[in-house]
Amino acid sequence: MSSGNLLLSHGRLSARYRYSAQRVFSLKRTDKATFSNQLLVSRPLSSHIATTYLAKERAVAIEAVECASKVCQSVFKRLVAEETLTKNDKSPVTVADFGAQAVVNSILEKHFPQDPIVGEEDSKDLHGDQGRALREKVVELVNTATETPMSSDEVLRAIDRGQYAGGSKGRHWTLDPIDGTKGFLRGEQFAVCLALIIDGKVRLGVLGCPNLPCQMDKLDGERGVLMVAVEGQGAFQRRLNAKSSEEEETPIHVADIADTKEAIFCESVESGHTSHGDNANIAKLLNITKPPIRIDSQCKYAAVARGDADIMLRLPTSSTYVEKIWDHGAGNIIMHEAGGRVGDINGNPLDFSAGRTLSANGGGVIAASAKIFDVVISAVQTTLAQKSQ
Ligand SMILES: Nc1ncnc2c1ncn2[C@@H]1O[C@H](COP(=O)(O)O)[C@@H](OP(=O)(O)O)[C@H]1O
Ligand SMILES: [Mg+2]
Ligand SMILES: [Mg+2]
Ligand SMILES: [Mg+2]
Repeated sequence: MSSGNLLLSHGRLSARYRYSAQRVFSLKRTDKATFSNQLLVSRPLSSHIATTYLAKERAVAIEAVECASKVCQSVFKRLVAEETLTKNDKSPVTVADFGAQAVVNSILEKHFPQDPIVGEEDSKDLHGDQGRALREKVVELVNTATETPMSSDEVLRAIDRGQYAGGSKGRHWTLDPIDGTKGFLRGEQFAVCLALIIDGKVRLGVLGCPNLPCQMDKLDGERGVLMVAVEGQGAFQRRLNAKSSEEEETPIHVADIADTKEAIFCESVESGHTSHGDNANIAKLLNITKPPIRIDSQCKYAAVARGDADIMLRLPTSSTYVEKIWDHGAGNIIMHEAGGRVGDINGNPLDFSAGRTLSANGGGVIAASAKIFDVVISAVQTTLAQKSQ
């Protein structure tokens, strides 16, 4: 497989995107002011937990996401990296999807038995004789990760706790056990995404990003990042699966740019999930000269939230696709708490109160630092208006 480096220089900032032999995304951006600011304040998790709003939910969500991330990584090591796959075989990601959803849902059930869950997956493909082979693999996988062994029925039931319809009243979780399934199979970026919605608003989000570099100035250093945000408490990054329970958290913030011509934008790797052409036209209107960085999954939100990139563009590829709440819940609050804004193509905030999808929104998702968000939305509107002429 080919590898290459792309080195970009643009005055105040420099960004370097390196595609290793495995084509795993990593990047470096030197922005002394922003980065040293990020490193200044860090505090142990335990001091954060004691008194704050949603403290228990935060700790449980981190535990669940870390556990599911381990499940996904073990599947990747056993099934994908061992090259036992035929080219279009999607079964490892399927096993990991179901396994991770069962693990997260059973941890949530243990601590918050009353809370319903809107999860991406359901167990219908795992039933009966037809589903036996897959079911057995999933049950085996789940039992490598849980303290108390789970029967086949318990695993199926745990997966199906994710069937809640969502809505505007009360509280529920939303889970994407693997977001960026295509990235997962390529050994690139994917994320385990969990968010808590109360009365239609996301209040807590956790993103487990096993392949994301921990530090943007250490390209070949450690990978595996967990991002967490609670409403009103800021957004933080910590190492994923850290050994110590006293893991230090570092506050994250969007980059402080005033002019979009300095911006780096990011978009999905998959042209079916975002219109690369529309995104490029928007970038032109914003005088952006750097090529986009392409990343799978909600790791895009993570990259913008910690200042590795400035704008996330997800322009619809079809008028019929409706975005799902589990694809944006965790990323949405992490961006907000990091000083960013998120909206649809009209700039309206994402509405998580409409059920399992973002059907109350106008399509697409745009995220950027609050300072430049309105300018980005104007460029989106201009591009879409030109297209419809
Ligand atoms: N036509 C479409 N437009 C936008 N998103 C789509 C899409 N078809 C599938 N998706 C979603 O895009 C997600 C991945 O986004 P990205 O390309 O940014 O990594 C998928 O999540 P899963 O991988 O969890 O299924 C899937 O839900
Ligand atoms: Mg997804
Ligand atoms: Mg998924
Ligand atoms: Mg999917």
